[in-house]
Amino acid sequence: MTRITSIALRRVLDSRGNATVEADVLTESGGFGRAAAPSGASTGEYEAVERPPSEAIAAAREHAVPRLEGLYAGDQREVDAALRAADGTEDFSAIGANSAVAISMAAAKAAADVIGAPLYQHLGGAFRGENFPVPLGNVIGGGEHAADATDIQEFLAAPVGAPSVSEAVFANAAVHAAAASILADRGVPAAKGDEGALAPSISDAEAFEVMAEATDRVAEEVGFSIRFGLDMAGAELYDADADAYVYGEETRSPDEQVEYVAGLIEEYDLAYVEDPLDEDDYDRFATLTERVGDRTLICGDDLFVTNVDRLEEGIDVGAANSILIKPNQIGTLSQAFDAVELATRNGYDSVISHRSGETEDTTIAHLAVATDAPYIKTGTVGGERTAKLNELIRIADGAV
Ligand SMILES: C=C(OP(=O)(O)O)C(=O)O
Ligand SMILES: [Mg+2]
Repeated sequence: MTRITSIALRRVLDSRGNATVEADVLTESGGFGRAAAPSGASTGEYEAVERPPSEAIAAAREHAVPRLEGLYAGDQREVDAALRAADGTEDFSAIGANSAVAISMAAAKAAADVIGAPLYQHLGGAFRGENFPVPLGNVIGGGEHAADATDIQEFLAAPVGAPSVSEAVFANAAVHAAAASILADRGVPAAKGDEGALAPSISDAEAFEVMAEATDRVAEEVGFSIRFGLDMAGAELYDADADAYVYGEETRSPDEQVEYVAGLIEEYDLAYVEDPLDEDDYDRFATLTERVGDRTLICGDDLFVTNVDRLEEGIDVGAANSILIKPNQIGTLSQAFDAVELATRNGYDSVISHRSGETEDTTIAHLAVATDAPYIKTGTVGGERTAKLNELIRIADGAV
């Protein structure tokens, strides 16, 4: 029933106006799945390789599609193994991780369609947990996502006390609105960055003040705890030649960076810090986690790149206590699931994540629910972000 009869690939627009790969998978009983690859701007050095979409499509049509037709979409591992075999490299540099992830996700949707189940149910099975992820919402940002804004890439609202996913989603939107109004009161104009976060030309120190005020204000209104966190995108701040983290005119040595981050966690009671250090600095990740890991999440994004080998290395030395999961960093849903499973077995929290370049695809909302992930990071406002947030609300409402 789920035997794949055809796969169509095309170029569609992403939220930055760039081309990306969309895949349609059709099965012999009429099951249909469609998915599109997201795309990063602050990409990790060890990510699977995204090829220019037209090249990725041509290569996948030649090497992957003939192998996949005739396989069962319901057997996700077989589909994903065929994608890897068709590619033949370790990093999807032949067919492109963008073609691979679009096909992998579209196959899962086609299989779910055949059995008439929502995607999260197909992926998670009958005995998946009943929890919903806490959405981490990008409220103020800069770095690689906006010019002339903060040095730290993302200041994220974390509505950890929200009684439901819907209340959490609305709380993040309220924090975004509160931050916009605080900036307006200060006379600071704020455009938006790639993920819909406010991108004012202010210092990181001022952004901390605005976030503290906005989260406190909204927490008081809604009556539950809202903390905040960061994606520092440390690899982007780190200058290897100078062996220093560069914040505009200011620099910090790697040891000073550890002190700085530990101090911020203490001062602002941060719930979450992603990539506080460079992607090769497992040792200082471990030092920081040892110091503050009992009260905050230290998350590896560029550090782990959703890769079980890199995660294994991190687990061995105690680097971080959570992992960002981006399916396109590794290329298939099966490998993303493997990373979540390894993380969970070792007490690491998974944070299922969007990319800065997104489409209206909602797969990651289903992936978060299917894996019982405690967190999802998928923006706050903007259609390609609310597509996932609204899908979470619908799943919680039993409307999907
Ligand atoms: C979502 C992120 O940005 P990008 O997609 O640009 O890597 C991130 O760094 O976590
Ligand atoms: Mg990141």
